[in-house]
Amino acid sequence: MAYLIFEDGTTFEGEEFGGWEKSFTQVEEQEVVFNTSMSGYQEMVTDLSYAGQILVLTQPLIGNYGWHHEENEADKTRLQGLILRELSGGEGSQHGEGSLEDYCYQHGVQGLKGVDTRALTRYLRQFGTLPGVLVRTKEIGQEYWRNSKKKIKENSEHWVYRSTVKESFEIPGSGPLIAVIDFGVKRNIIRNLQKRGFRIMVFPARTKAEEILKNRPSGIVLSNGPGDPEELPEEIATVRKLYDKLPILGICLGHQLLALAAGGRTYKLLYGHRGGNHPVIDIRSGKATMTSQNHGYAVQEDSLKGSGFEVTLLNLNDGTVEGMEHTSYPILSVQFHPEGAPGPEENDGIFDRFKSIVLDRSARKGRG
Ligand SMILES: NC(=O)CC[C@H](N)C(=O)O
Repeated sequence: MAYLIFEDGTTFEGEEFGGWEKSFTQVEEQEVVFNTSMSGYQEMVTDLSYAGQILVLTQPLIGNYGWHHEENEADKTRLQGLILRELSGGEGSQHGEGSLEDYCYQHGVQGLKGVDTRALTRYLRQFGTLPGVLVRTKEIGQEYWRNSKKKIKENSEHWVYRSTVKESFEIPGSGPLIAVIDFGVKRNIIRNLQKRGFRIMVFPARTKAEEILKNRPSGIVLSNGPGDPEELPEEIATVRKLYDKLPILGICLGHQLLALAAGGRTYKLLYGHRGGNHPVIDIRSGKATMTSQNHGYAVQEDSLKGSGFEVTLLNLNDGTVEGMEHTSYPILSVQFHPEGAPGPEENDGIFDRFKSIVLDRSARKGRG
């Protein structure tokens, strides 16, 4: 038996799988969040936006189609724990190259299976995203919370810096150059840019605006990434410097950083949006689409007054901001994931819009 224990003593039990070695030397509290997608466990486990979190999957059977390396959203994971109802060995796929269990074991993700994930999700919906600890005995968990002074958060580096690439790199393409600032970028964002012919340079977080501009990109993509956007002052300052220079596309954390750079604010949602069926409406056309989402923070709508940004998309479940456009500069941003992975891809047209903005501008510059 192993346990997930919250500060109020609420305990969920299950059986351990994956990488538990670290539990011998350290117990760390991590945010517990849930995702309601019915498939796509591999994309979720390797999505670096989950860095520093324990992920609960509400779909009761997980692992059934195995592991296919090609589908990883990053070449690493920073997920700390994975909680599910029933773990399958992956026998549903003849072509699997491995299993979810093996991946978690090799990458130190603490798994807990056989858990009453319905009760756990109801608990999180009621009390919100809360920190929890994964432990081998109830005593260790109770002891942790008795002594916890929440030191970990103060001492450790933001998860963005533990997720981003170490050095910049280039992906060839025949089209204009796009600079991607990697806060934990998902591969499917890169694939979507590649599909549209762009040449791509990926820069680590903390790269200075001047350094990025030196490479003369024609547009900038601010990626998704983990953690609280307000705790990234360096990145907010960089975005502010890039702001009026080039076309920009912000996705999820990138969208939040754009709002903060323009003087807006973000706030923490009670339990976040994580799943594959979040309805979003385009205010101008009245058209609603289904989106893939994974975020715990959102942009405060009224904080955008006077920022130059206009809200263009809203969440139909709770009315939160899902997209903005700048009224003077060619900047687009979305809170959801137009690249899906996992989830619907019916919103990938935003990459086409970004491409036409970039091409248009390059053509005008060429003429001028
Ligand atoms: N997927 C993302 O980029 C997430 C953004 C941010 N870390 C949030 O939770 O809101």
